[in-house]
Amino acid sequence: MPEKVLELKGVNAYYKEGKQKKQVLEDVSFTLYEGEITGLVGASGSGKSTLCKCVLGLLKEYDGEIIHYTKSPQMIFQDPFRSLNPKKSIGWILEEPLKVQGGCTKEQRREKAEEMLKRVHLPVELYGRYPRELSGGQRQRVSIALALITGTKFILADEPLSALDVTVQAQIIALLKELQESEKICYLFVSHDLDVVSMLCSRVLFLKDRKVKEYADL
Ligand SMILES: Nc1ncnc2c1ncn2[C@@H]1O[C@H](COP(=O)(O)OP(=O)(O)OP(=O)(O)O)[C@@H](O)[C@H]1O
Repeated sequence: MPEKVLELKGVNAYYKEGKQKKQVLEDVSFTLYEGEITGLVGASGSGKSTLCKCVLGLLKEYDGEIIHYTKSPQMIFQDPFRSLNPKKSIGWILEEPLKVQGGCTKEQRREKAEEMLKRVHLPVELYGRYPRELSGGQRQRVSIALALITGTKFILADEPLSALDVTVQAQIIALLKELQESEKICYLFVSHDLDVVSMLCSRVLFLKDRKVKEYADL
């Protein structure tokens, strides 16, 4: 049986509207496991971002239980150009979380950054380059390397393919699947695109009317 990564039990989430509370999620329960890609779909305004904010600990107005069995997730965003600091080199960007975490020498940080570039199939020469010098697909590979560099096994991906053209999308899908299999990474993959979700995910959480319905074995 695969290890649990995240469990939600009976989660209700709210936003304050003046003196009132507006409920956005109602009795949401599900479990994510290592090495599994789960889609999170639903119409605009159905509560996908709210659910992600709860999981990331950014929204405190909820009740129910959210249990993390591993380190909290790292995010990959829709637009890697905006999520990567344009003033810093790729090497600097990749090493930053290691600096914050501590415990690595300068040489070890560089070695890890270069190893991560190789793991996402980027040439190590990109170490000294800047985000603007990379293609959209290369930038998204850097975002994936950045998410994984501190050893997290849980990635929350918010529409990570929608800014890419179809060929590049297919390459990133192949990379995400490869990492899922080789490193048992667990993804919660937020998307509007049901084709992409059915290609990538084994399970889907469908948000509607504040509730989650789960569809297994796509
Ligand atoms: N900060 C906030 N204060 C009050 N209401 C909010 C806030 N953020 C979101 N909402 C409301 O909560 C509901 C869910 O919004 P949410 O952003 O989670 O939906 P979503 O599924 O992520 O939408 P989209 O696909 O458009 O990003 C919507 O009705 C939205 O208007």
